[in-house]
Amino acid sequence: MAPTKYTNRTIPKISLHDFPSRIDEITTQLISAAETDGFFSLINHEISPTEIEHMFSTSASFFSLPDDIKSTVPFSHLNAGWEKNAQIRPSTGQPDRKESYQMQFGSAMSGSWLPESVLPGFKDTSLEFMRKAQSVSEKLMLCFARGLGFEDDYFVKAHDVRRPESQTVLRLLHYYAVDESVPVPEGYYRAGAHVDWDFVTLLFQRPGQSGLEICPGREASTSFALNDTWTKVEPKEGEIVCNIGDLLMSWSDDRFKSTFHRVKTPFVVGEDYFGQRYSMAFFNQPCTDAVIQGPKKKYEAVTGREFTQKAMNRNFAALKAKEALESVANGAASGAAVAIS
Ligand SMILES: O=C(O)CCC(=O)C(=O)O
Ligand SMILES: [Fe+2]
Repeated sequence: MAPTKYTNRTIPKISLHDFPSRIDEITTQLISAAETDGFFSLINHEISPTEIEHMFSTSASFFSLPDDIKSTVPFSHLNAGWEKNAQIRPSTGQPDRKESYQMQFGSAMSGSWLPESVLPGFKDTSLEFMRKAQSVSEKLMLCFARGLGFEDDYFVKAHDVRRPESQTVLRLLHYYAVDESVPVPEGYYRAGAHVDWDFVTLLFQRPGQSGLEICPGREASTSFALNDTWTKVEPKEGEIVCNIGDLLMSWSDDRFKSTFHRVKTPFVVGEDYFGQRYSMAFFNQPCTDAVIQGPKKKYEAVTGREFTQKAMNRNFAALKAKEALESVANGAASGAAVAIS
């Protein structure tokens, strides 16, 4: 693996305590973080460490099921369901070595929940956790709306998870343990460098299971920030790490920055974390019929469905281009897989 350059960047820590009386102060802090690094962490956000850990153990109970059960709810074109080693990142051209399961609130989940008898309580626990993550997200949406000069409820309405048009996702992630006694195989990535294509992502990490690294988008000088300077983001109990996605970048006429991030493949014995890693990413996606356009109208208006489709297609096109090059070089076609954000 090529050596990575690191620097310590301070990630702003924003407290949501007494939210109603502190909206303007929090808005100022959020806008400043969004305009610079595109990354910040939240504390005092009303999801307790116990609730987060409970969802992590619920996630572990899902991933510990046999593959032939999980494969009954496969990843669908509606961005829901289970995949294993099938998310190819354009930055690496390789599948992330992980499994993930994506859940949504509405109709996109039909056929993508396991029966109650297989995993009792799983659906209810997950939906309850998702509603809590939604409630935290709505606070951020109010502040971002105010910061951009929209009505307070403008983004909340566009991301209404009670509507069947909702596309918001909770992705449970499980990265496998890596054997530290043998060199990591070439091309093995936990999660290759990428930006998310949602509005804002809430990332839940488990203390002790490190690996997340960021490189603020505006500092990236190479296409996937591969030779740039990265910063490790250590998991801290109760903190939610947030990053701006491409959707909010576009909706703010590029004022707010979406940020490259990745999960490091461990290879430095004694320093990196080699154990299995669980994380959860709550992707705030627009309703399919939401109309997306920034206050300065820098970009043409598009619907939530168009934005999502374009983002998925872009990743897929990058993957196909890479595959075409490789198949010319190898004289053989390589296997296809789903490319998602
Ligand atoms: O697992 C992590 O910490 C990051 C996951 C992530 O960035 C993603 O799934 O988009
Ligand atoms: Fe991500």
